[in-house]
Amino acid sequence: MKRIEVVAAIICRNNKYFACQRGYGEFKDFWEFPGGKIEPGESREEALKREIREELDLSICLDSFLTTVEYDYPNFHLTMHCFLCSIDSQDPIIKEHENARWLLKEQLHSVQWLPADIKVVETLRGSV
Ligand SMILES: Nc1nc2c([nH]c(=O)n2[C@@H]2O[C@H](COP(=O)(O)OP(=O)(O)OP(=O)(O)O)[C@@H](O)[C@H]2O)c(=O)[nH]1
Repeated sequence: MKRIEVVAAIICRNNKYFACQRGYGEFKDFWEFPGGKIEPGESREEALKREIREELDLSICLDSFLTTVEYDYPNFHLTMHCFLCSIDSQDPIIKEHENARWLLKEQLHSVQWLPADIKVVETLRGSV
C-alpha cells in the first residue's frame, strides 16, 4: 500500500487549539490540524514550518512532540507526526482551508475530525 508521511501542528494559544476545515477532496468539510507531507530532504520541523507558512502565513515555534499516529485509509497508509506548537500575537490567515476555529479542549469534540485525527484528539484531551 502507498505510504505517506505527514507532519501536523497543534497550535495552542490561550488554552485553545487551532482546527482547520478541509475545503476540497474526499474529506471535504472534515476538520484537521494544519500541516502536510514531508518533502524529500526536509526534516519534520522544516516541513511543518513550511506548511504552516504556506497554509496560514504564520511562523510557529515547535514546543514539543505529542504523538505519531499510524492510520490505514483505503488508498494509503498514513504516518502523522503531531507537534504542540505556539505562535506569537500574529493571527493565522486562512489561505487553503474553508474555515478554521479556536477550540477549547472540551470543545474538540464539536467538529468532525478526519478519521486519523480522532486518536490525536483523544491523546490531546488526556495529555495537556
Ligand atoms: N495536514 C493534515 N493532514 C491530515 C490530517 N489527518 C489526516 O488524515 N491527514 C491526511 O494526511 C494527508 C495530508 O497531506 P496534505 O495536507 O499535503 O494533503 P492534500 O490532500 O491537501 O495533498 P495534496 O495537496 O498533495 O493534494 C491527507 O491525505 C490528509 O487527509 C491532519 O490532521 N492534518
